[in-house]
Amino acid sequence: MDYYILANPHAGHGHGQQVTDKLTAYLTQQKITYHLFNTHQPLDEHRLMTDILAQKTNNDRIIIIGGDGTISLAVNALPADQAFSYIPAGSGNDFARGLDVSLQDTIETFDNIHKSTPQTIYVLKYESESLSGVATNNFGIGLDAAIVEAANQSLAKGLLNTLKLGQLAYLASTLKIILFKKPFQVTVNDVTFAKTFLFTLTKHPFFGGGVPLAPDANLMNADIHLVEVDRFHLLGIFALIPKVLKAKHLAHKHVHHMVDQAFELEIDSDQPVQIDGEVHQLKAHQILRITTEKRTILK
Ligand SMILES: Nc1ncnc2c1ncn2[C@@H]1O[C@H](COP(=O)(O)OP(=O)(O)OP(=O)(O)O)[C@@H](O)[C@H]1O
Repeated sequence: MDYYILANPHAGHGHGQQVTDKLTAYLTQQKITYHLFNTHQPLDEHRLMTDILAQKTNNDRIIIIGGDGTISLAVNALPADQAFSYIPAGSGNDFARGLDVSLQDTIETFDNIHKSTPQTIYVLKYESESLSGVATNNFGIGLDAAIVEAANQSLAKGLLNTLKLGQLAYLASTLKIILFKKPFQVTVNDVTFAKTFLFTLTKHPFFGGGVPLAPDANLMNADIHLVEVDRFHLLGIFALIPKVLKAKHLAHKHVHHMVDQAFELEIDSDQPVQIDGEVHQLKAHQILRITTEKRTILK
């Protein structure tokens, strides 16, 4: 049994390289055969996964090393019947938190993978006229998508990143969106929310680097958790933030939490959506269906 490793050395500001070095040194020491496929540029994951699938036999295993973006791209390139393992090396690592794998100990994570048996997890599957795929983290419409979009587009970002102030650009755009983002209407499984501010679907609890948005969500079952927050007065929204951080927000009167195994929804205005941190656009009145897809993991 060989290991085929797809690694993003740039994940976590270079942590991907450190994790890969640590793992490959250990595999060499343990006399375990591996084949390393490093990404060399953004969106290399699909090409590398295709190469891996062409070379591996049924006895071989796949390990993905990287952050939330890497795991999302890699899983989208992997047919649903192929098992995979994951060693986190990103900054946010929400999927790893959801899977409950160690964020620190690469060797312990590998040892667990090496002796594990296949388990089924459920990831989000989304389909609309213009968007389709699976999401390993979350599918968000509105606030979170606008924040990611604004942070990516921020003219200041390049300069601020050079000055190592990227966090500041992110904070500034977040504040601007919280102050000015207009609400939208969404109808989901026959329920209408007239003034939606945040609308996120997830299969595991975490969002934005460990924020417990849907504390009871679990990758091991087919339940999808929807968390909707209304646009209400600004002081209330700011007061809600510490409640979200402490996972005490779901009882709030402007927060709605629905759990179902399938959602069908429609929005009344074009909105940015974020799918595992990548921004896309969802057109008004396009039907979006969210279900789950079974995947096999060794962890
Ligand atoms: N060699 C590379 N150089 C630059 N970007 C890369 C490279 N390989 C992959 N990428 C891109 O990096 C992004 C994924 O980064 P990833 O999300 O895994 O790390 P992160 O942002 O540090 O972690 P997290 O999302 O957990 O905070 C993807 O868009 C991917 O295509």
